[in-house]
Amino acid sequence: MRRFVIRSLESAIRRGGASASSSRRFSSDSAPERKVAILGAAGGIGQPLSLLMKLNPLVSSLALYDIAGTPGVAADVSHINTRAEVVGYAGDEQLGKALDDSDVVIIPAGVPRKPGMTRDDLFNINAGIVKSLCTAISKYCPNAVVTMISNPVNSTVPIASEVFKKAGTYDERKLFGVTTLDVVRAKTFYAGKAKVPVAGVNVPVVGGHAGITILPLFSQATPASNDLSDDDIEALTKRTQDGGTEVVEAKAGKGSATLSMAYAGAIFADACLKGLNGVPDIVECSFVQSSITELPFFASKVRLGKNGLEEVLGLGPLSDYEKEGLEKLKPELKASIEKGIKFAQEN
Ligand SMILES: NC(=O)C1=CN([C@@H]2O[C@H](COP(=O)(O)OP(=O)(O)OC[C@H]3O[C@@H](n4cnc5c(N)ncnc54)[C@H](O)[C@@H]3O)[C@@H](O)[C@H]2O)C=CC1
Ligand SMILES: O=C([O-])CC(=O)C(=O)O
Repeated sequence: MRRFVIRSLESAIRRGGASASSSRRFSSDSAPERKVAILGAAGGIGQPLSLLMKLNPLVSSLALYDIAGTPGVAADVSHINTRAEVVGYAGDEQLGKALDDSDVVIIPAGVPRKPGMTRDDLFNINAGIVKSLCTAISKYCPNAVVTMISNPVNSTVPIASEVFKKAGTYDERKLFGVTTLDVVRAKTFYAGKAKVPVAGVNVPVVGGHAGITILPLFSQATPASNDLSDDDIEALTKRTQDGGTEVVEAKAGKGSATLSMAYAGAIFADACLKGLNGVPDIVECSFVQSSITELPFFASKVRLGKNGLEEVLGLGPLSDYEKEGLEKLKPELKASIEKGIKFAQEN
C-alpha cells in the first residue's frame, strides 16, 4: 500500500503529473487539482476505496456519495493528514453537488452477490441504480471519466453508454468497466503457481467480467514460465474466472469481494488520474467500447491519456486454449451487452 502511494506520488511528479499543458490549477505538491467522486461510498467496497483514494496524492477533492451513511465515512476519512479535501453527501438531493466538477467518478453502488447467485442475478436491482446515477452524471459532470464497478459489469457499462447517448453526452473515451480485480487475481495466482515474485508479474485479462467471459491470457504472462503444464494453465484460468465466487462462498452470505476490489478500483482510478495528468504509457485492462472483436464492448489492454481512453490495444498472440476460450465467451458476453442496451432503451 505504502509503496503504491509513494510510487503514485513519485511518478506523478517525475513523469509529468505536473505537466504544464493542463489547464488545471496546481497545488504546492505540483500535481494538478483533481476531484474524484465515489458513488456508493458507504458500502463494503466504497469505504476502503474512500480510504485508498484519500491516500492518493493525485486527488485534491474527494466527494463521498451514498444514499445514507456518508457523513460518518467522510468525517472519519477526512482526519487523515493527506492532500484530498473530503466531503460526504447523502441522498438524492445532494447527488448533484457530489458530482459537480468531478474529473473521475467511481461507481461501486448496488447490491452484491450471495452464494448461489450469478452476477446477472444482480441485474434487476443494479441496472436501475446505474441508470439513475449515470443520468445525474450526464447532467452534473458530463466530461468526467466514469469507472464502473457495479455488477453485472458486462451489462452496466452498456447501460451507462445508452444513458449518456440519450443525454447527448456519450464519449466512449470516458467510460470504463473495472476489470482490474481479474488482473490482480491472475497475477497473484500465476505468481503462486509459477513460483515467481508477484511484484514483477503481469497477466493481461480480456473479454468481460463474469465467469467464462473472464479470459486471462497466461500465454502472455511475464515473466514467462516453462514449468506450467496445460493442466496448470487450465486450473489457473478456472480459478481466475471463479475468483469472485470463491470470495462470495467464503463470505457465506456476507457479500462479495470488497477489500481486494477496493485495491483494484484504486489502482484503476490512479491510472485514469495519471492519464488525465499527461503521464505517458499508462496501460491497464478495462471493459470498454471496442472494435477488436465483433462485440461492441470488450475488455483488453487500453492506453489511458489526457482524454481518458487513448487506444484500445489488440489481443496479441493467443494460445489454442485461449482462442477456444475467446470463441466460447462471445455468445454470453454478447447477450449481457444486449440485455443492458435493451434495458436502457426501454426504461
Ligand atoms: N467490478 C468488479 O470487479 C466487482 C464488482 N463488485 C460489485 O460492486 C457492487 C457493490 O458491492 P459492495 O460494496 O460489496 O456492496 P454493498 O452493499 O456493501 O455496498 C453498496 C453500496 O451502494 C449503495 N447504494 C445503493 N443504491 C445507491 C444509489 N442509488 N446511489 C448511491 N449509492 C447506492 C448502498 O447504500 C451501499 O452502501 C456490487 O454490485 C458488486 O457486485 C464487487 C466486487 C468486484
Ligand atoms: O463475484 C462477485 O460477485 C463480485 C465480483 O465481481 C468479483 O469479485 O469479481
